[in-house]
Amino acid sequence: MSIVTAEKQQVESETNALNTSQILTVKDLNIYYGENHAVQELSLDIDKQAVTALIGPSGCGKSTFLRSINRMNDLISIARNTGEIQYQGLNLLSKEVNVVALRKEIGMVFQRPNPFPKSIYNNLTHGLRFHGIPKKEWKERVEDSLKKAALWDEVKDRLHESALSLSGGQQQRLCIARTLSMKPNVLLLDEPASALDPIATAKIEELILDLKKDYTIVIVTHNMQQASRISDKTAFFFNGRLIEYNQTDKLFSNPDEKQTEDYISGRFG
Ligand SMILES: Nc1ncnc2c1ncn2[C@@H]1O[C@H](COP(=O)(O)OP(=O)(O)OP(=O)(O)O)[C@@H](O)[C@H]1O
Repeated sequence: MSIVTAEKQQVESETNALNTSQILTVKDLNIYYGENHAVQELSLDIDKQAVTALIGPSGCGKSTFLRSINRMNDLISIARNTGEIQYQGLNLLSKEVNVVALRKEIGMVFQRPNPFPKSIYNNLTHGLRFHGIPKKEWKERVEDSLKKAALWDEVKDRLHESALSLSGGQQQRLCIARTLSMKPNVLLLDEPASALDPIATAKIEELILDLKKDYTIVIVTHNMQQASRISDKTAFFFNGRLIEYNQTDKLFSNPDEKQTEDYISGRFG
């Protein structure tokens, strides 16, 4: 199932042929909740097979932007948007997008681990069944995604036990595996380690660094040390606006904007 309509296939293949280093191009994006203008005139490019961190104080629009990339804001009745998010020659915000197929290709992992109250194995096969993946592929997909999520060794002998018997960190890696089982291109992570202890957090960070070999990762984090440890580029948001978007090393050591400097040095937020 393609995320684009047949007429768009030609554009898609032409764009792929360009093979640019950017996978997503955001142009003049505005997102509103009723009267609240939560994301304002946002334009930025997201690099392929890299980690992009979104930082900024609470309520600045990070999660709203992240959720717009795979159309999770569609679920919020008062949310509306203008502008474009270009991906493979298609504006992801357009009506032509098959949202179910889009979420398979651009998967999301949330702040709190949210495994289904089912076995570890069935957590992974749930989506495979839903998307009509042939049953003969399931075993391999389950094993492969658990290995990619660095969880296989810990669960291979207990695949039929409840996912709820796993620790919080293991549950979050299972949720990452569940997303990977759909063979996505992009992973959207909304503060994936904020509910975890330092050891589980370190494992998630290690995993993110490993996954960027194969996937594009966009992560919202409140933790500036985490952003500086794992991301290639960082976008700093304030009051719904993108203040600075830079290489992570540069943004944290020698930011271009005074507001960025004030935020990273703890003067506000
Ligand atoms: N479901 C929603 N309905 C209405 N308004 C919302 C909704 N979600 C977010 N908002 C509003 O949009 C603005 C941006 O919120 P958002 O959650 O995107 O910020 P954030 O930077 O991710 O914050 P945090 O770091 O606290 O998660 C805020 O004013 C918030 O109140």
